[in-house]
Amino acid sequence: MAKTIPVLEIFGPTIQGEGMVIGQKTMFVRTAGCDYSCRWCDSAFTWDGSAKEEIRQMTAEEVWHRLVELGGDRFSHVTISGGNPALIKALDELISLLKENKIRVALETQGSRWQDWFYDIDDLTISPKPPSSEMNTDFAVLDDIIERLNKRGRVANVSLKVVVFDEKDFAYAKFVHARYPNIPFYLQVGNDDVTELDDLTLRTKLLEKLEWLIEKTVQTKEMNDARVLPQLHALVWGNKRGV
Ligand SMILES: C[S@@+](CC[C@H](N)C(=O)[O-])C[C@H]1O[C@@H](n2cnc3c(N)ncnc32)[C@H](O)[C@@H]1O
Ligand SMILES: Nc1nc2[nH]cc(C(=O)O)c2c(=O)[nH]1
Ligand code: SF4
Ligand SMILES: [Mg+2]
Repeated sequence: MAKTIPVLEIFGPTIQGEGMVIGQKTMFVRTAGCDYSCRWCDSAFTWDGSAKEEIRQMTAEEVWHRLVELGGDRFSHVTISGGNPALIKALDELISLLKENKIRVALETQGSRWQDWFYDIDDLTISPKPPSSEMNTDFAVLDDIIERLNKRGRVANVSLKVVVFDEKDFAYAKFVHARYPNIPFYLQVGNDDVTELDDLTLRTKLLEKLEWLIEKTVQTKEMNDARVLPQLHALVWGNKRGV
């Protein structure tokens, strides 16, 4: 029997709003379930039970079929996010199927679990969580993940992305960047208002925070090689789901 994946939503084509391939046209597959519960998670519906009726157990073939139904021939890139997709061993079949169809594959995870299929991801974003999330990073696990990827020469396919809300988060980001100096490093503006419905209010706040984060970065020598980015999708579409 084919393995199944708990899928919460499939959407696109849209653009990747964050990190190493920001702006890339992509489809999204969002899996259900997370081993974390970040205080400010903008996708809490994947793990807090509020969207549990929407979870579908899907085979890789079914996911592919839905992607083609939505995107036709207007995509060449798929981003897998969650929740934490690294909880799902069975994603190996979907990743293989996407590659057979000449689709580049990106994946977002927090770096709390390893999967052997990490080696097959074209754009792997690892986003360890700063103090404001109220989660604790297990650096033994993160060290192991980065070491395995380094040993296989996957540096060009990996990045670290730390969301920053405040000074303590910025200090954490410095620590992470210094610990893994050869991995491309991104700072991302934190969105404090994940329930704000007024796009103009949200945009203004996010741009003010972006200015603050840029100013911190330019003043900090340890961040000479860092890249600062907003969540582009939040600036364009606000807190809407499925964009
Ligand atoms: C929803 S998470 C899913 C993937 C994985 N669990 C993770 O956290 O990396 C996708 C990305 O959104 C970021 N994110 C979540 N909530 C956010 C918020 N309120 N503001 C800015 N980024 C946020 C996460 O840090 C992560 O980089
Ligand atoms: N456009 C867009 N870009 C994104 N980058 C990361 C996302 C995520 O929720 O993982 C995301 C998302 O939900 N939408
Ligand atoms: S690790 Fe990612 S999906 Fe899980 S709670 Fe944190 S931000 Fe949300
Ligand atoms: Mg998101």
